[in-house]
Amino acid sequence: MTSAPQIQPKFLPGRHDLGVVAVGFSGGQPKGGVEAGPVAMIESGLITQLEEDLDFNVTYDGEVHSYSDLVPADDPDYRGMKKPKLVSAVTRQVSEQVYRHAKEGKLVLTLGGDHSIAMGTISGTAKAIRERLGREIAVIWVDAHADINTPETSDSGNIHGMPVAFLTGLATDKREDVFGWMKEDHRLSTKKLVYIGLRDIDKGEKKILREHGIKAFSMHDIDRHGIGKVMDMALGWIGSDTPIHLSFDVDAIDPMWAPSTGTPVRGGLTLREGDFICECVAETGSLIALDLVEVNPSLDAQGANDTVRAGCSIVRCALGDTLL
Ligand SMILES: NC(=[NH2+])NCCC[C@H](N)C(=O)O
Ligand SMILES: [Mn+2]
Ligand SMILES: [Mn+2]
Repeated sequence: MTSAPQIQPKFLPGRHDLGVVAVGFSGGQPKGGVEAGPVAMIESGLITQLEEDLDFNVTYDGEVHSYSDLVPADDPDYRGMKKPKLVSAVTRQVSEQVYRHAKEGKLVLTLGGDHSIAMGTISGTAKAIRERLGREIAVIWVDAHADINTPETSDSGNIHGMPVAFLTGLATDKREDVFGWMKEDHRLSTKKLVYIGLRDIDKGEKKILREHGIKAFSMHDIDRHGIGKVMDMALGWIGSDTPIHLSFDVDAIDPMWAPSTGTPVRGGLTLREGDFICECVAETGSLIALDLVEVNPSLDAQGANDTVRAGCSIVRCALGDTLL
């Protein structure tokens, strides 16, 4: 008996090929411990479940990458960004890792790590899908935060609050060692970006969202319409013929179920709403990549187990586990 999903993937020739990248990286924010997120999820049996229960043919190098060889000798703040050279070098490498899997037609699962790593994952799939299918990807960003600060609008200087700005080209830099490696073919259109779960957006971010007409469903929208209607609207905006990269920050889930994360915000998604979002994306058959980030087992030690479980559940749901 198997519970393998009966989803017909639209953009993946290797129907059940899954590339896994484990990114043990915390340099996009100041709190230690988020580099241990991937180990915690893998040790709880996630990869085995994907192979045995969901019948995926998993390609995983068996390593949680720490990228310690990429630590620069000096890394002063630049345009207010903290650890700019380190985050740039790590995300560049993640981009290449993800690109290789996606170029071969695999679905790519990346376990983080803080959300700065999405600069690597999304740039990698955007480039690979352009080359492989001549198509632009859409991104569904599930998060309490918009992570669209530019270096200039950010109050914290933490790069995990900026990945979307660089990915959409709203922030750029000429310095090759500070995200200058990101080129046009790595980028994402602001028209193909949809947020779900927002509830803690900085002033400068609100302005960016408004000025660029970026589609966003906040917790308020979810309360008003219900998660079912919101998912219809979100997927309707993207359209049924577009490859989807789902980037899921575990802090989108309410701290009641996922407290062990660096920037928890109350009033979030229920565990079921989080899983439901993923199930709806799985049903489309358009999923080409998934990130699960910001699980930090060392914060709120009591809730670490719940947070890891929530993360694993999100991954399984996005890969079709709970669909009949
Ligand atoms: N990936 C995250 N958890 N991001 C939190 C970002 C918080 C805040 N907006 C900042 O720019 O610092
Ligand atoms: Mn967040
Ligand atoms: Mn985030």
